Amino acid sequence: MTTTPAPTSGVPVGPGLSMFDPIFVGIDEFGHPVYITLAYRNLLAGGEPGGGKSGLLNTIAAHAALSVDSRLVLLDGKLVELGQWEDCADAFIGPDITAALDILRRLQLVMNNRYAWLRAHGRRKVTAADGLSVITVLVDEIAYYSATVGSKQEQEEFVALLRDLVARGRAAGIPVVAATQRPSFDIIPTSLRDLFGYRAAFRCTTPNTSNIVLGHGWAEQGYSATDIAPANQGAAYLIAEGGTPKRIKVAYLTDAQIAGIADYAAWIRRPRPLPALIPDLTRVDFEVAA
Ligand SMILES: Nc1ncnc2c1ncn2[C@@H]1O[C@H](COP(=O)(O)OP(=O)(O)OP(=O)(O)O)[C@@H](O)[C@H]1O
Repeated sequence: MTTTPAPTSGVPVGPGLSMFDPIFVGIDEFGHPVYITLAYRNLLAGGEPGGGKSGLLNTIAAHAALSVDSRLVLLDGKLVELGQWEDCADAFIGPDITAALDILRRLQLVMNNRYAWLRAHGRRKVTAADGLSVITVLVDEIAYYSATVGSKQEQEEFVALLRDLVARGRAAGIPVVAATQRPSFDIIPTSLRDLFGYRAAFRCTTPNTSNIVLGHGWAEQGYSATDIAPANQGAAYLIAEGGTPKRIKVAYLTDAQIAGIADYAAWIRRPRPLPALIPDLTRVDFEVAA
């Protein structure tokens, strides 16, 4: 996470964006822009209902949707939090545990194949130069699939698959961004929480729940999301691996803005005809002539 201008000569906008670029997520308490880089890190957002978690997920979804090297996989139990991005996504899973398990199993397979490919090339992680898409997985809300719908066995499989993706996905170009309004040890055990390189605590009701998101002991050191006023929606403490929590205000996209961006992103992602395998020599078009 950085709060200085992005470490490039200028973050490109529009179809030139990449998931390897810094993602603008909001401003810090001094008004400086805050960027995160998700290609090799996961992000967990937790806090009480209405705190602004979905706002953060939508800001990240917008960057991912506009990135030419990104694919989106969305799991949204409520359908409406991420629903506007459906046309930009490879998969959009609603309140259906069977479909959620199916997509996580497929992602696990893709991840395993990517690791086999990396090993064959003597490499440890995918890079922008590989030409592989970053598959950004957004989950709103974890507890819906891990504790509300489905049988106990299905919920346990969901947690196991999600944990595997969070643990191994980032080097394979499959980062996970997940939100929960139930930051408790049963939903976010420490062993899972610590796999998220970025953690954002929106308003929490107790120092303990704030610690469950940010990490043990931060509330006692003065970084507690209980300080955030209920009316200050979109405010959060954001911590990056090895850093100190920073107070931020997340950038907020209205529904109309999301609709506009999603429309444009769906258009730049529209299916295009495959180039003909055998060139049509009767056609003197630009490419052949060039
Ligand atoms: N960054 C922001 N700036 C201003 N207002 C915001 C911001 N984020 C959220 N809000 C306001 O707060 C409302 C609730 O936000 P949001 O849906 O993101 O919360 P949530 O934490 O995802 O809630 P839930 O857990 O119920 O899904 C929004 O409809 C919006 O009015």
